[in-house]
Amino acid sequence: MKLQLALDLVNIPDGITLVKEVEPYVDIVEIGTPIVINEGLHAVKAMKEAFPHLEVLADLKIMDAGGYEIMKAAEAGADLVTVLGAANDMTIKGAVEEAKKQNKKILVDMINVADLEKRAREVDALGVDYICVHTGYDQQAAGENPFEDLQTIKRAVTHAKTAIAGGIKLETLSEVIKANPDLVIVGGGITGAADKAAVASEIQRLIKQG
Ligand SMILES: O=C([C@H](O)CO)[C@H](O)[C@H](O)COP(=O)(O)O
Repeated sequence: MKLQLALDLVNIPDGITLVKEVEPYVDIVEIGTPIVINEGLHAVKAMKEAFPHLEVLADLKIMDAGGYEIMKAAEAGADLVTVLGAANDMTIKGAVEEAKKQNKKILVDMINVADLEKRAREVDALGVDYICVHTGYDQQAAGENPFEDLQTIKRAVTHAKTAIAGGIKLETLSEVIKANPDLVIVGGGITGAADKAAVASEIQRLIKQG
């Protein structure tokens, strides 16, 4: 089980300072969609240059032009890129094809997919690397969480690795670990903590313990 730190509400210098604090405890650093909107793919390039030993995920949430957008993210140095599960199969296929060419990985974000089990089976058959259940900020604000969704995709997915995101905190981590995803994505649960290194270290310890 790997740990991904999601950076969403910071600029590039503050993001780099934050990663320095928690660097030993995380496997993947996510350049979140709000950062890509604010700063562009330069943020991916800057993070990869600052931490070449960490994997960097570009959270582009691709919905169209899969091949082209993967190519651009790869040029910026992304190791993994997100594509939406709600996208057309042709978009996901184009993304997978380009990612294979570039030796990169695709994480499919299932945010707001209505029939999760059915779509997870379909997306799994397209050869993606990760399928991720995700309760977005707006749904989190309405009290939703991704825990049951993880169990749903665990039943459906046979090839891809599974991932979970959306409001995960140290206090709720045990519920996530029980369902045994391959990747746990934590944003505010680390970035909003007073002692980020202590929280990240404890999350990593619990994840490794399984
Ligand atoms: O993908 C995300 C969100 O849609 C904003 O772009 C977040 O990175 C993801 O939800 C993880 O962050 P937390 O919910 O704060 O853990």
